[in-house]
Amino acid sequence: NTEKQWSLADFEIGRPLGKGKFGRVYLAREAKSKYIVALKVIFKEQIEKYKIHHQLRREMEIQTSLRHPNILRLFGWFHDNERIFLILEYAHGGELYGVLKQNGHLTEQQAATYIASLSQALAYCHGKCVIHRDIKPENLLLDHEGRLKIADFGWSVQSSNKRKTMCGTLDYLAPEMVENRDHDYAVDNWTLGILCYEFLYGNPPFEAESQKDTFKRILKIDLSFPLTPNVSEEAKNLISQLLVKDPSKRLSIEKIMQHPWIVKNADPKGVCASIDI
Ligand SMILES: COc1ccc(/C=N/Nc2[nH]nc(C)c2C(=O)Nc2cccc(NC(C)=O)c2)cc1
Repeated sequence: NTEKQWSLADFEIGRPLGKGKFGRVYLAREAKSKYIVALKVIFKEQIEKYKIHHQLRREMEIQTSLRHPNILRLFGWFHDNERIFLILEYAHGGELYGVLKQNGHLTEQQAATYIASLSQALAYCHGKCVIHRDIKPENLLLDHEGRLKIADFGWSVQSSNKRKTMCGTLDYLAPEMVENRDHDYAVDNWTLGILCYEFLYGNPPFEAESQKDTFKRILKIDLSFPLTPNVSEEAKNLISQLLVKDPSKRLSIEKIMQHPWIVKNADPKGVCASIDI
């Protein structure tokens, strides 16, 4: 087995990047190569307590096998008596969620660029029979050039800026998920619609005071477009073709990439020069 056996001694630990339910993420540097990484520390007692062995193993196997410019790399992992350490790609820009909240909403160019990047990453995942990447703005990171990286392991790292719809938010769940029916690739297409709306308006479309009300709004496809900020008809057209109850009627990923709004607004290099990170 050519895999290098890593240990904590191989790394110099830097500042904490954020903390999560299962542990923290630290900036770290591999001692020999000086290569900068993010080290995610998960406490074994938390894994026992929340019974997430299989989820963790499955997510790590998936994440290790994925190689795509818009998916955060998992380079390797190691453990000691009480902790598991994940050696992750470092994305200098941090959570897209922070940028979204800072700016209120994104420009159509930024939103289209990120939807195009997400679509390419999802097309790659679907090609490898990986679905439902549980994509939420907290799980989307930006690298130093503003390139989007899907960073989810199935449990996101709750950043310091507490999100009011913290953990367990229904906002991103497709109807078939909310109704706990079996779901397929099309749930990811639904999520792209949710994210496109949130990028352009600043909040997800079916947000409500209670989870029950969000549940009802999702099942009713209770979608409305505010008058401000001003959003183009093409953008609304794309969102309306994704937030469709029948999974088989949602726009395919290929069709998303060919949609006029994406073709017109997305930066082909996937980086948003205009994003100040
Ligand atoms: C608080 O301000 C921050 C600004 C930028 C960062 C960059 N994080 N970059 C990462 N690269 N690979 C991984 C994994 C991470 C990561 O988990 N970042 C992270 C974790 C928890 C919270 C946050 N918060 C924010 C605001 O980005 C970022 C982290 C924190």
